[in-house]
Amino acid sequence: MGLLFAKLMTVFGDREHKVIIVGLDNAGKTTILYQFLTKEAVHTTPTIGSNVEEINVKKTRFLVWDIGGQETLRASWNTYYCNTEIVILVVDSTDRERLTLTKDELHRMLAHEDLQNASVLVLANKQDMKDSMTAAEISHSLTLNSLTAHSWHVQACCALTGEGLHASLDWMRSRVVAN
Ligand SMILES: Nc1nc2c(ncn2[C@@H]2O[C@H](COP(=O)(O)OP(=O)(O)OP(=O)(O)O)[C@@H](O)[C@H]2O)c(=O)[nH]1
Ligand SMILES: [Mg+2]
Repeated sequence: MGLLFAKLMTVFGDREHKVIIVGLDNAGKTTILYQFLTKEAVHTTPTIGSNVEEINVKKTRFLVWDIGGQETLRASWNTYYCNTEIVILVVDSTDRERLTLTKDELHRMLAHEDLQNASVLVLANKQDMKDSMTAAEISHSLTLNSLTAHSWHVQACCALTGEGLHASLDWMRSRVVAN
């Protein structure tokens, strides 16, 4: 039975792992989703609702939901939480003014019962901009150290070139393979 199961797993692969990408409008969420998928920077318009794509990383399958970040859309983020294993929070590293707002959204979100077992990946995006904050500064401002109930990781990246995104996918895979 064990052998048969192992064989079936090889043929059909592992189950899909649900990921949601959240963050304020203009953070770069949609650009990141399609950089994950196509390894290219695509032209985007503000997302109304969501985009969803399957991303494969060394036979691990992620179903990735990119959710619109405009203020009016944030109230419905919670409709995507059920069964989420990884939350990707994208931050525009040049947007100092709205970092407190991002922090409040993050901590409010993680208090939701459907996200109690989710791991958190913070992407400090737009590192190509010369006035961007570092991953360490963003980590400090978001008080990530206070997240004791969730496994978390912060990664600097640039969605236009894809820099930092390969490492992000590796971390995501390590979370679901370990679980
Ligand atoms: N310079 C720079 N621009 C970026 C980067 N990532 C995204 N952008 C730009 O930022 C803008 C917003 O990107 P989107 O991916 O549409 O942002 P979003 O988070 O999906 O926004 P909403 O759908 O409104 O929530 C676009 O003009 C992107 O080209 C980056 O790493 N560097
Ligand atoms: Mg978008």
